[in-house]
Amino acid sequence: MNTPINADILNQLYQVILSRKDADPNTSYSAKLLAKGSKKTAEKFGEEAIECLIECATGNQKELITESADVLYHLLVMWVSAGVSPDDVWTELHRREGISGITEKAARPHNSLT
Ligand SMILES: N=c1c2ncn([C@@H]3O[C@H](COP(=O)(O)OP(=O)(O)OP(=O)(O)O)[C@@H](O)[C@H]3O)c2ncn1[C@@H]1O[C@H](COP(=O)(O)O)[C@@H](O)[C@H]1O
Repeated sequence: MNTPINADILNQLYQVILSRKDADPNTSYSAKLLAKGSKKTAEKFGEEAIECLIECATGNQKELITESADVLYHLLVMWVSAGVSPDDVWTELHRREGISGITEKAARPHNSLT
């Protein structure tokens, strides 16, 4: 039977990366990155995001998919490094459910001054 593909893969991958915190950097890429600290993991995430946007801007859909997977992996590494859990982010997304970005932006305090 095929394993169903769903967003739970992000929670599972986060747990794998978390388990690599004290792993050997010679055998785990996640351990190698985590050992360099949160500034490096953030930098790596930024690099991958730029590669992703280039593929989108140049219309390379196949590469956009592989670069998107890289971005998500490096986002999770950055969360582990910074002590953020997926549940923290899922909770924030749930809090926003049903609130249009246009409505939210219009309600920001600085908008009432202009
Ligand atoms: N999803 C990924 C994943 N996506 C990308 N990558 C790695 O991310 C790296 C990105 O390549 P780059 O050329 O940008 O980086 P680099 O070679 O380090 O270059 P520099 O930083 O030196 O510039 C490559 O080594 C990829 O293999 C990943 N490495 C691991 N995973 C997952 O994480 C799990 C645990 O991996 P380990 O921690 O290595 O055991 C794996 O089983 C996978 O499920």
